[in-house]
Amino acid sequence: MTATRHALTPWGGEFRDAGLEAGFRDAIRDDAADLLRTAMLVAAALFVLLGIADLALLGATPSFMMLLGLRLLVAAACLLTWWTIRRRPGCVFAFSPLNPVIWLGCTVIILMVPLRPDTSGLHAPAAAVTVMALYLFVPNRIPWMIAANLYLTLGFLAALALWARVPGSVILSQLVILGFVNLVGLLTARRLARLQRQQYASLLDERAFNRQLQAEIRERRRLEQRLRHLAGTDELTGLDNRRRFFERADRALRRSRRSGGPLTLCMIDLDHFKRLNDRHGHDAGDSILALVAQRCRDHLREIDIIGRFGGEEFVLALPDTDLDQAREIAERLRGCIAGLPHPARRDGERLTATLGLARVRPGEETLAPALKRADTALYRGKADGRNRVTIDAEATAADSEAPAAPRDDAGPAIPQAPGPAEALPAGGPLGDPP
Ligand SMILES: Nc1nc2c(ncn2[C@@H]2O[C@H](COP(=O)(O)OP(=O)(O)OP(=O)(O)O)[C@@H](O)[C@H]2O)c(=O)[nH]1
Repeated sequence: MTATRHALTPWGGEFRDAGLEAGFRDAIRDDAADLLRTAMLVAAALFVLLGIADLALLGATPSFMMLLGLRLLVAAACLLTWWTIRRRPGCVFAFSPLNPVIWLGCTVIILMVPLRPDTSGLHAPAAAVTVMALYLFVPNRIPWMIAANLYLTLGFLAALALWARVPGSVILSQLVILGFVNLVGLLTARRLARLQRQQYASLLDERAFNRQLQAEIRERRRLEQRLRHLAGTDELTGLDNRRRFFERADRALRRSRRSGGPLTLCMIDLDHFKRLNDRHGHDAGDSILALVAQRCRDHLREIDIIGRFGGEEFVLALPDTDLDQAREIAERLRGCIAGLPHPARRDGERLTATLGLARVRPGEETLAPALKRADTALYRGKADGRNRVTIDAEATAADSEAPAAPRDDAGPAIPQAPGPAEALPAGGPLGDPP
């Protein structure tokens, strides 16, 4: 928000910007209404109570009766205004009913001079107090206050001159005193009005600044999230990279140790990928890698973790999956990869993959041993002719020796690997070189 928009009028102390001024009035409306209602009650009470002084000074004369009637009229108008403000707090900034009531009250104060001519010494302080009270305690617009106070001051001095037969020098000194009171009241009211608005403008600035700050924080968080995502994502395939894979797979390992459920790892390596790259270009290789990643994702469950370890090698962590189930999944994936569109399918060339499986054994605290066994199984599969699923040889050997599932500290038995068959040769023609 600019300083120009916050500019104030020199005498009224209001915002030059109409929208800003309306916003300010809206913000202070309830406080102003409270203050004005109190002022109306005090004024009504004062006008009525001072009637007792009239009775003491005038006795039950026609002048007293007239003055009492006027006092009751002002008090009634004040109470009516109090009630109106209660019903419509917004009217505190409107011309009516506040200004007519103020003018009525000022008129009665002026009329006291002819109606109580013998107490002219009391009228000047009463007028001075009224001027000050109007400036300071009535939340009215300053231009209207100036008009009301000028009316009261000049009317009062004129009444003194016309009806109280006060010497000219006294009237002059009263003019100076009331003029000074007006000036002090006006400057104070103006200062208050300006301070209130400056405070409001600072509040708006602060809110705008906070909003901007919050938007920046949101944007930074979004960027941070994106960066974190990118830092853990393989750019080509959108799969987890090695770092993110280990973060998530380690969590799966901890869960498996707690629950005693099985966790199986699977390494996938595309066969003769170098040849595919050499024959069809790196870009074709890239799109095959992205496609393989997509198909793997499609075939796996939400809880399965899949990462790319670089090159044409993928790794899966399959929670709550024993070797039997993992072999079924791996077979499905192998078949799916073999069915992928290949750049040179016409020539009989096929894309195939070799997969190695190993389960995390009870008591193993890291993934490294199981990963190594899965890798060994994978390379055994490569050596045995590729395009096949191979299971960790140690697991299969252990199965044949010990049929009962071992238990770890955490609880239930880890399911055993399937029978002695280690490698599952793939059906159909292979893409291996002779
Ligand atoms: N298009 C593409 N190729 C890659 C990428 N990363 C690694 N490669 C290639 O993948 C090939 C891997 O070759 P090798 O490790 O020899 O394995 P292979 O040819 O698949 O042979 P086997 O694994 O024994 O069946 C290399 O030619 C790498 O250049 C990649 O992001 N995009």
